[in-house]
Amino acid sequence: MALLHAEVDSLSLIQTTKFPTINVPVIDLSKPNSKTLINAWEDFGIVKVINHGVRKEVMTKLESEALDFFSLSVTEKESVSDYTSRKIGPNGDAGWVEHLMSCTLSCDFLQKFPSDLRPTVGDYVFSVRNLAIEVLQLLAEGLEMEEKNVFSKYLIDDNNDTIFRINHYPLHSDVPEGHSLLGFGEHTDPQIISIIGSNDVEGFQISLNDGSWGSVSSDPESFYIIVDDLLEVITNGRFKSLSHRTLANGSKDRLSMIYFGGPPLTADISPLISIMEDGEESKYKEFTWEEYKKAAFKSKLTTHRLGAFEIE
Ligand SMILES: O=C(O)CCC(=O)C(=O)O
Ligand SMILES: [Fe+2]
Repeated sequence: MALLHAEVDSLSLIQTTKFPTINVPVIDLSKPNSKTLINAWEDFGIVKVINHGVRKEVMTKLESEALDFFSLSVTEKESVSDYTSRKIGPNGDAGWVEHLMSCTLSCDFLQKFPSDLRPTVGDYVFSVRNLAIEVLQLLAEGLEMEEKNVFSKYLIDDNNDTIFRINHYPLHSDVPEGHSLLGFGEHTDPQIISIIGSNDVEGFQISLNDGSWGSVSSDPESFYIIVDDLLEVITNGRFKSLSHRTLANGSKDRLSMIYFGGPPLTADISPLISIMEDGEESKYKEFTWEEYKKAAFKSKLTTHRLGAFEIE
């Protein structure tokens, strides 16, 4: 193994040769099939979406503007209030990643992004939110819910607490052959669903039922939509929140753009009665999103955060 730079030494190195590539099920939103969505989320906690209605120009523009931003000097980047490097959350988690992050509709989020990016981020988040609503409506249809917006109402609400983040996994010249750096460690996302777009650089991995890791191909034309903690609760565990992580391979920089769909802070979260079978008991205590969010942000990335809210 090559002599490592001290910086690489302090980050987790992962051997990259042994991961299988997962065939993530695809839904084509020009002919949506709710059964495919349900099966994908039941089996893998992830689905790939094509013909999603988000314009290619907006996706490519954001990708190129974001890469321009991340190529600025550290001083210039650090002058942006929502820019963070190497730190993930407030509890000491670190990774080979830098990011821009802001809440979206419930705050003046555009002001927190660098001014050059604001128009494109605005267009992107507007379209991706519509996509989130459409997919959650498809879920309601597939589960034969009476109310079309039973899941999407949280994101339709003007006070929704959604976050938008752009992650950049920079190049690193000292990563030994056959290895990657841990860019973003194992975790689940606390919200309802996350919609992940990326450039054509791989690195995103999902935890499989046997606890091993599988790689997800990068596809800059499509989105991956994953099950987050709240959707697990709302469906009483029918869908499990997806444990995932991202590796930075050091030779090509990955960029990902993620919409984390969250409900209003005051929303009461509990399993939907209409989804439970006769006699089925709730597996989770009731909580508000604000309570859960506070607990989630106090914990380490890898903590099984729903554990504290499960009924024994
Ligand atoms: O950047 C990625 O590939 C995924 C990162 C992630 O999981 C997150 O930001 O929550
Ligand atoms: Fe995540």
